[in-house]
Amino acid sequence: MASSIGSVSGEGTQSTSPSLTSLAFKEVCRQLEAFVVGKKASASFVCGGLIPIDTKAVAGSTSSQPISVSPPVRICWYTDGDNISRVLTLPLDSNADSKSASDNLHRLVVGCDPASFGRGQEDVIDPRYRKARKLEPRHFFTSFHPSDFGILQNVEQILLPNFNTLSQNSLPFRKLSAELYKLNVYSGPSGLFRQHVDTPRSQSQIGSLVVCLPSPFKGGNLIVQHEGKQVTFDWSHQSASAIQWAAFYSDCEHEIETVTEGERITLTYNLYVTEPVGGSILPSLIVDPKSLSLHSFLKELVVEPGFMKEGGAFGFYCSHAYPHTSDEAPMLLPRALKGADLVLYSVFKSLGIQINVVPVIMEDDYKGDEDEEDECEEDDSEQSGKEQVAPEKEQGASEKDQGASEKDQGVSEKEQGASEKEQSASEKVRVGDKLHAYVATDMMTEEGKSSLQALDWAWPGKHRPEVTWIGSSTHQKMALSHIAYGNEPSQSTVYSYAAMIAEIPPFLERQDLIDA
Ligand SMILES: O=C(O)CCC(=O)C(=O)O
Ligand SMILES: [Fe+2]
Repeated sequence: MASSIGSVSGEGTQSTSPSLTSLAFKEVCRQLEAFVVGKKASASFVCGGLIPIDTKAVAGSTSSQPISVSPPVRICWYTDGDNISRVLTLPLDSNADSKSASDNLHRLVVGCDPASFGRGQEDVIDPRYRKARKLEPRHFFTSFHPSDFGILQNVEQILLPNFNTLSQNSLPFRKLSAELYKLNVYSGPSGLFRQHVDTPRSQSQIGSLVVCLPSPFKGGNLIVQHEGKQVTFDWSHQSASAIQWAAFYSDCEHEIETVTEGERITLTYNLYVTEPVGGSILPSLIVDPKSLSLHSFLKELVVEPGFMKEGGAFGFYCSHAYPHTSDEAPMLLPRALKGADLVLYSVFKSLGIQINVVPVIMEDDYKGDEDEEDECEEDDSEQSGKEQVAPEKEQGASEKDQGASEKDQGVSEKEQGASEKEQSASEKVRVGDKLHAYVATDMMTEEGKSSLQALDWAWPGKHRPEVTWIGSSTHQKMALSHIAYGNEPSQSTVYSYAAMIAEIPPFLERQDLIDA
């Protein structure tokens, strides 16, 4: 984790003209940080809901409106072995021959394959970590679709709100699309999935949706976490009679506690951020950034002549993880910003203040320090080229579902514990000029020179002492690999954080913003 209120150099640019005193400027930074922390605490990272089953309802509603109850859900599947397709209706029909209905459920369970998960670059089956079964979408189809029940609209409102006003379009309208990923069965008495993060299937994946089908079970709580906050979904009580769902951002850790009885049957979907086709589709929820207290706070600052009189900049580390060093990063960000990051970005935009998402590198991590280099070498010794996945430092968090060895991930992430990387206010931050793909270079740094030399050569960025850094950072991605010269030349890797830099114009140039 990097510094809080890293430096107060923003005020330094004002030293020749009336300016906020050093103390007042520190207080401004403290308050701004409190806003950011508050936003992180209140921003949503997960949402969920319930759709009761009406056993008399029939599939195929003619209404264009989302429907609020669901008919029983049909699953039609076949297994490679016998090539026979079968149909199961959930909840099991209490009027039908209960033996044949439960036989059918049993057939579905045994027709599924053991579910794997990604560990490092491998896809593994380890029942101590994940005890579940799965069906691939090519082996089944279902009468259930999340858009029939307005689930995607609900998720959009919470996880992908549009912070636009009619006059200021801070981001193009964004929509969610859902792609069916798997059917999973977690069976009592021991089905579970320990804490993990889903590996995004593509760079535009923003989250996951889990839909729990009506089938009775006990236990099996889904627990979702982000930055110390956690939300628990206990679906057991209504498991027999309702469809229950949860959606969360892809970088949220989550787990399924042990299913002690019954069958917990879920459909999982990957959620992608897209721009709606056709400009006339209005989003269902538009948040006006001007209604947020951070907006008033910043507006009061920019009208203050003594505040950054000659101009300056604030830097904020993103609180969510993004594929910010992937090929698609420039196209994806800021469009795929999540939660508190999205709020911050939109508020600055609505004030007419330029704000950009950029990569940043903490130089102190790499400064000519041979031990540091050795550590990197060790990390990366097995890696070559762009498809590498950095070994994770934290076992629990590193376990990835959906095949963490995904070849499309391209770049890897190294999470840092908060206390692990507390950094001083004087630390040097190298700010990238723009988002760009991970750089793999075979340039050799000279003996005794650190990764900083490779950065000078191959990573477009510079020092920006005028930036006042607010908050702390958590998510790193591989930014650059190079060959470090030594007795044995070896590969070293530099990691970057995603950050947002808000450029505050000089007082005389902010009149337009003030009048707006
Ligand atoms: O079934 C659930 O509640 C979550 C499933 C899950 O985490 C996964 O499939 O990756
Ligand atoms: Fe998962």
